[in-house]
Amino acid sequence: MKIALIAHDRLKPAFVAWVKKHEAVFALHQMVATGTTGSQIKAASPGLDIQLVKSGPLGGDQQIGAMIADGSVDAVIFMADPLTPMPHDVDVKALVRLSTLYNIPMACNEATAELMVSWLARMVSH
Ligand SMILES: O=C(CO)COP(=O)(O)O
Repeated sequence: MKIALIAHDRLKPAFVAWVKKHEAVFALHQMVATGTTGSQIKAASPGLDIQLVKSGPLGGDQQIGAMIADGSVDAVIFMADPLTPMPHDVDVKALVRLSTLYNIPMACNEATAELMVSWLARMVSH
């Protein structure tokens, strides 16, 4: 499975720690992440296989959206900040829209991400 990992700035520290907590599960899969999120996860969990795209505000959300459209991303974990205005809000909305359109699992908070990681633990990477 290829999982997209994205977090907005205010939520990054908790998300990086959360991924590290579940490192054994993520090690079974491939990941793609927006630039800053992915760099911070790699620094905390250097063993994980993470492809980096551009930073979200610079087109990274759109790059991941294109991967969803071409079928190369299987699930998305997106810790989107509900309390901070974003200059690239349209890109954030597009990512949610494409995940919905292509019917792939998308977790937007930790409660749902926990459910997703339980599912990922049962999957074998391909
Ligand atoms: O802005 C983002 C998603 O909308 C995340 O991008 P970064 O991981 O590059 O900060």
